[in-house]
Amino acid sequence: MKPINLLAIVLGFAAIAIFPIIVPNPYYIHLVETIMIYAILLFGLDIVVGYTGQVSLGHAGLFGVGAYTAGVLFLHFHAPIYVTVPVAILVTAAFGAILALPALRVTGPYLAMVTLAFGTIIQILINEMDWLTQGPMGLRVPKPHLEGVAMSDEHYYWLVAVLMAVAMLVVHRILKSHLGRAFEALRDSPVASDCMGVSVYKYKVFAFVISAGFAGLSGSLYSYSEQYISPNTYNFELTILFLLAIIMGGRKTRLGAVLGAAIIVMLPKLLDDIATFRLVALALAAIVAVGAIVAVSRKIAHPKQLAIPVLGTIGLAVFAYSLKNITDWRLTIFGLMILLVVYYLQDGIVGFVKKCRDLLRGERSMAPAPAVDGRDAISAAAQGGPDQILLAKDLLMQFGGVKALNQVDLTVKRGTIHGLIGPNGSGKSTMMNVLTGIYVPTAGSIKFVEEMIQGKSSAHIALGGIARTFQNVQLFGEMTALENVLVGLHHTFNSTLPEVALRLPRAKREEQEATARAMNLLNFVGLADLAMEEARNLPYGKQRLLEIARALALDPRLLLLDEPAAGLTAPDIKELVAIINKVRDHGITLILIEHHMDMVMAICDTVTVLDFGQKIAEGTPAEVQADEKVVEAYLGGEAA
Ligand SMILES: Nc1ncnc2c1ncn2[C@@H]1O[C@H](COP(=O)(O)OP(=O)(O)OP(=O)(O)O)[C@@H](O)[C@H]1O
Repeated sequence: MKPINLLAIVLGFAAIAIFPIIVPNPYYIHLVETIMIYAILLFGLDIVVGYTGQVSLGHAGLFGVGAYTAGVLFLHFHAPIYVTVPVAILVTAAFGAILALPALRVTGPYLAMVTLAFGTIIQILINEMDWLTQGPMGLRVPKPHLEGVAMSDEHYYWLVAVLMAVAMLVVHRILKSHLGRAFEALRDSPVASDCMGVSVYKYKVFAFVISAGFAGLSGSLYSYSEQYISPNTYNFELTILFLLAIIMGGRKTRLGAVLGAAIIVMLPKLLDDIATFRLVALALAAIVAVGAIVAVSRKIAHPKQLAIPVLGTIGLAVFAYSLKNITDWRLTIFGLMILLVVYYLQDGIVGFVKKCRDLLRGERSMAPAPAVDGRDAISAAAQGGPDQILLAKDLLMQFGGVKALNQVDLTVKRGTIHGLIGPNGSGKSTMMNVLTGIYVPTAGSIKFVEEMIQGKSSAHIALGGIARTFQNVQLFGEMTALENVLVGLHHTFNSTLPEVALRLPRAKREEQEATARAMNLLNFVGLADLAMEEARNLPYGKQRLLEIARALALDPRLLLLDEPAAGLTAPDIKELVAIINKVRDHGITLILIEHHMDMVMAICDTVTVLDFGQKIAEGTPAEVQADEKVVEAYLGGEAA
């Protein structure tokens, strides 16, 4: 972490710590306490929304489960806080698992729908189960007792502040670890994640369960903070407010979560009083106007782009001063402000401020890349095994009436480069997808080394030693080049969640070793200088090389390259050929799909030709080139 960021965090927490002393008003102490409690929930919700890209509409329900677990344990057993809070975390995480396990099996909006139903059911259950929860009457939870004495408001505030700091640190460590990278990768490209051995399903569920645990912690602290809980607090509106807090504060930032929490707690209160609202509206209009003038004068933005936010905020300020009474307008104004943020600050307030800072500095702040230690990036794991490393027999892949693969046999010899060519639509990519478990073949068998892999999951096949690149590059765009390769190295991590949260020696060591290895892999493909650049910002040719480095991180025995030279310039192709030869020299077997015939003929040992899903020829490049069927089906077609 940069010293300036660390200093800001220390100062922030110092300000939080002395707040009750400077402002000894119980109302404001409670307000800041609520912001901190919501922030804990938002740290967790951001893992699901910001990192894995899922939408949960059930976090108010989970918050309620946490609050009621603490409340019920106190009501029925007089359990102390050091029992109620951990139990609330575990119970809420268990609810999260029950929700996520079936809902995340399928893709699409199912999680949103299931969590929406869950939120409603939880409210009904709390209402109906009077024997446990005292139903609509709600229940009282006094401030926790420590050694027989009830905590004062200030002491409880400090306890919440400490727990928020711990929650922030734990979430930060999780997200900067191999677990966080897995969460982010599966959002950017689920198919590539699975093919890197990172099971999308497993990590989506894991993210949701962790997030539920934080909702449990937050809910249990809320029950002591409010000292009275009732079912109607945990409603759909609260869920929407939580989501808005993430969007307004900014995805993928802890500061954004705190800011988001502050907005959803403070904004409704600011809108209660017309004088405060006028002040806020005026300040907002002034900030936006000054910002727009700076942006236009520095040619960062076009006046047209800024017209609506500037006129909108000025309009809001004029409206504020023309209003006599704010009560009837509160919700409308709240809604308008949200719309403005959602439309114009898509990365949230923190994302927007960061962007402005980078633009004003004229460059993006990039951390320095770790050193390349020059050790061989490719492990010896690829060497050895049977002579015929891959044996596919009678492969049939049918899509409705289309037979994309029709009784195809494919034998690949260890240590060779095996070309797979054919006209467009002949079934080459389908073959790749079948070999990597993306498609389950309709019939036929695939033996890889000693294992039959047909029907196995992509993650299983990847971990078994088959890595691949994609015809349409499938990088994790928002992650750096280094992080992309680290996702490929996910299989080298064994540290568990507690080890990551506590930064125990194994977690630290694995991270250091993987980072050094990833840098060597980047160096292997000539990308060490671009290690800290986001993958989406790399030139196309470099993106293809990065995909190869990421695939090599899996320590594959067999590497499948799907049109690696597509869209590359002549010098890039030369570089690519050199890298492919280097990979083969390390004992890794390759299957290469390519339309660049010169390249195929120059580097392949064996070539298989497909046409309309059938194998029409196989042999050395020279044999295949001389084959009449090939000339007719493919080379002839191209010549014509
Ligand atoms: N998921 C799918 N659903 C339906 N049809 C598919 C699917 N995937 C591939 N096909 C069909 O299977 C046939 C083979 O396609 P495939 O993409 O494997 O060809 P290809 O040789 O890789 O072509 P190209 O060189 O253009 O990438 C095509 O007719 C294609 O339309």
